[in-house]
Parts: sequence; structure tokens; C-alpha cells
Amino acid sequence: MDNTYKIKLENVTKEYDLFKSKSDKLKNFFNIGKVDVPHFWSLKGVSLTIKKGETFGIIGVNGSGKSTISNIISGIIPQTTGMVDVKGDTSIIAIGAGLKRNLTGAENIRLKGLMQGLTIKEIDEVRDSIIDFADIGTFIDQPVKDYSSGMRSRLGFAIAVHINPDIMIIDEALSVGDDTFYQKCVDKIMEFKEQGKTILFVSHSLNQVKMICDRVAWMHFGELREIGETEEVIEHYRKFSSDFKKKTAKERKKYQQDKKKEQIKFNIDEYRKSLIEDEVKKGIDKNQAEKDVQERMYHQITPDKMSLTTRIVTGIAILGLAFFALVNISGHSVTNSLEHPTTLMHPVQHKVR
Ligand SMILES: Nc1ncnc2c1ncn2[C@@H]1O[C@H](COP(=O)(O)OP(=O)(O)OP(=O)(O)O)[C@@H](O)[C@H]1O
Repeated sequence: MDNTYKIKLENVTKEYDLFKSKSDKLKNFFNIGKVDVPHFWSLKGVSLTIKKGETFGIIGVNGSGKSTISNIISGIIPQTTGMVDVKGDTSIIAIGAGLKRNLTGAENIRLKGLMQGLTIKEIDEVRDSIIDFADIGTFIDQPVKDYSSGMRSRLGFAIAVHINPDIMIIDEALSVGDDTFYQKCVDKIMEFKEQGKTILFVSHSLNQVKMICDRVAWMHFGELREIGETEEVIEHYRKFSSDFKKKTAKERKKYQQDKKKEQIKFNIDEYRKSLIEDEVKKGIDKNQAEKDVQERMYHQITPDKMSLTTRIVTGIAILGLAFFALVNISGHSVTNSLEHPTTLMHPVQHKVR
């Protein structure tokens, strides 16, 4: 196996603002007033590397952050902090992911193909093969929103494996569909594996993970709890699950609530400081460590709030647009409107002959 990496995450976090209303969300975007929003950290700093040609599994309990990772890697959602380096064209197969609900199956094939850089001719060449693999017959000309979840998943999988991605991300795609389709998918995954493609496989099925994956990451309430050889990680995860099941319902609930609380309380500044301390412990100069960590955490990040300059520029642009709209409606010239702005209130009267 080639040791160069295909996917690398460094200190990746994902924060969700739990806005109560749309107006709170807008206020926050335009950075107007103080909006008190609860935060939830779906990822609390995850670092991992997936090698070229590797089949890498992600396991973990519900809500542990598996799909958040796969969605960040596929570029569907941005990370809040951290570096994400993906070398190659990814193709994600999740239930319905990437399929446009209002387009038909055939239109979705075209769209995904074009997005992947295929020509119309290349798409037409694989079209029948996709329809055949997905086995959705005449439904191919129906909007995807009318499909069952199984049909969506089959089409998603069929498209993804036919557009020849370099990296394939399979998120819970095999949990729907009958045995025949499941076997077809497994065969395709094995074929991809043999071709040396990189595969990220997110699943609750430990047996599937065991059969397919070379290495596994165990996600636990936003943290990477363990990463390593498939058998070993799965064994530890099974032990955790069986111990967890032995707890009383009250104990289980308390454990989950405490973990969720930790995800709400997570403090990004403290996390940053801890990363700097780690670097200093390795013998790196403090200033350099601060610079490195800042770069790693924020280099790829575009702020989701408007800065003061952007707010001023946006305000000027809106005023300018409003002015030209009024000039247009009033029928006066731009020069006249600039010299005598009040004329804007008195539109030119056109005489009807
Ligand atoms: N848009 C969102 N807004 C707020 N919280 C979110 C959002 N998306 C995900 N989360 C939260 O982030 C956490 C991780 O979600 P994620 O879907 O990554 O988990 P998962 O391990 O894939 O779960 P599952 O096994 O159930 O699919 C969950 O607690 C979830 O509630």
C-alpha cells in the first residue's frame, strides 16, 4: 500500500449554533446586536490521516460525529476550525446525498456526472449501466423526491461507483436495500479496493466494517476515541457497547447527558491553548507554536460573520442599488438626481398624445 496520504484532518472541529429563530440567524450573520445562542460541538478536534488505497472505517454510537466527518471530507459542510486536505475527487454515497430531489433520476445522473468533470458523451456511455445497477426501471424519469429511501440509496450508489471517483465515501449506504443489492454493492467496493482506490466507510454494521476495512476510527461524542487496526478497534468498541448495555437505563441516560454537556461546554480557546502547550512540550518555541497552531486552526476558515469592512461595503452597495433603482423609476438623469436628490420623489410625467 502506498504510504502517501489521500485525506488528512488536523484539529478539525465542528460547531453548530442552535438558533431559536431565523431572525436570530440573520442577526448573527450581519453581526447585529448580541444573539445569545447555545453552541454544540459535533467535533471537538479530530486529527486523522487516511492513506492512498486504504479502506478506512468510522464507527461509533449514534450522534458521535461520523457523518459530520464524512460530510466535511466530501465538502458538503465546512469545518469550524482545522485543516482538511483531500487529494482527489471524492464521491459521497449516503442515503440520497448529493441527489437533487426535484430533478429526475436521469437528470441527477447528468448533474453528478458533470460535477465530477465527465463530458455529456462520457455520461451517456455510463447512463444505462447506472440505471441497470440501480434497478429502478421507469422510475428513472420520475423526480427523486418520489423515490423510496432504498431507491434513492441505490441510485446514489450506482452513480457514485460509475463516475469513477478517486476517493469513495460510503455513509450508511448499505443499510437499506435487499440482499441482492447489498451483494452487488459489496462486490463493487471490493472491485474498488482491488483497483487501489481510497474508501471511507461509515457504518453501524461492525461485520461490514470488519469485512471491508483495513483500519478503523472509533468516534465517541465528537472525539476520536481510538484509531488503529480493524479487529482491535472493533473488539474495544464491542467491549464498550456490552459494558454500556449492562448499565441501568438511568446510568446510561446520565452518561449520554454528561457527554452531550461536554460537547456544549467545549471551549475552542482552551483547545487552542492546549495545542500550543503540546507543541511547546515538544521543544518548539512558544511564539512559533502559537503561529503554527493559529495557521493550522484558522488558515482554511472563512468567517461566518460579516466583518466591519464587509458590513460597510455591503451597506454602500445596497444604498447605491437603491439609488439607481429610484433614478430608473423616476425617469430623471443620474446627474440631475445627484444634484437635486429631491427630484427622485417626483417622477417625470410622460405626456400621452
Ligand atoms: N445541522 C445540525 N445542527 C445541530 N446539530 C447537528 C446538526 N447536524 C448534526 N448535529 C449534531 O452533531 C452530532 C453528530 O452528528 P452526526 O450526524 O455526525 O453523528 P453520527 O455519528 O453520524 O450519527 P448517526 O450514527 O446517528 O448517523 C449529533 O449530536 C447531531 O445531533
